[in-house]
Amino acid sequence: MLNVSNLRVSYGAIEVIHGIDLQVNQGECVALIGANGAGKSSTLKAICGLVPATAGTIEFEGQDITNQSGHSIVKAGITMCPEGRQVFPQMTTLQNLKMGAYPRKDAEQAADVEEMMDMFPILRDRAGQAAGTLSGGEQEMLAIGRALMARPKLCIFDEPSLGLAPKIVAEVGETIARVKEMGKTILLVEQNSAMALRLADRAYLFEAGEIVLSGTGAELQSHPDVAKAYLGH
Ligand SMILES: Nc1ncnc2c1ncn2[C@@H]1O[C@H](COP(=O)(O)OP(=O)(O)OP(=O)(O)O)[C@@H](O)[C@H]1O
Repeated sequence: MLNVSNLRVSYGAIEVIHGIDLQVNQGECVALIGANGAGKSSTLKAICGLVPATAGTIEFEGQDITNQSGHSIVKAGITMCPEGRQVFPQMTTLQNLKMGAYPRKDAEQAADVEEMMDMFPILRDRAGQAAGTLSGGEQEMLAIGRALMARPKLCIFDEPSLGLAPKIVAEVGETIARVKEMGKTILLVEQNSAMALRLADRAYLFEAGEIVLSGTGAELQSHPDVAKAYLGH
């Protein structure tokens, strides 16, 4: 479904992604793991058209989307759920959800809002409440629900567990598992490698702008380098 080939990304004169290859197949949950600054976010941004690729190609469903506008990449079916949640704090939960469907028709929107509220009942309880007053975990669910309102083919989650208490991290993990059960294809970036590898069918390990290891979630979980450096055992 997504095919990234020999991707390079630079900020000014400094190259931070040095020619990586990765694939995401339909229905898979694929995780990108690695330390701070290893290049995971830059890779996501290049896929979403938020930073230019200086070399290489990004194909989505056979179509070349390299360096296309963010708008046309969303239209192609890729939606990013950004790091730090970034809900609109003054708007209500319901208004935030509807923003995700923009610019689709009202009838469809209403049905999709219902679906999201069935999936995340807490959002129904908080429907009229300003999103900024929701807890961190609730805001993450809202951000995920809002991303799904665009009916994406590929959902990209950037650090969904960042800054959340351990109990809430577990809830976010369950939420992502549910999104996967919906049949969505997922690309997940996480510093919480343990959670990411439990959820992922396959994963890629980034180090200093390169992919140094790839395999199934289970393979990476039991790989000695990963266990020692990223899982703390
Ligand atoms: N806007 C920017 N301008 C210059 N350098 C940047 C910019 N954004 C990221 N970098 C650099 O690019 C490299 C890769 O960063 P990136 O954010 O992609 O890593 P990451 O693995 O996602 O880490 P994190 O988990 O901290 O987001 C780092 O050396 C970082 O300092």
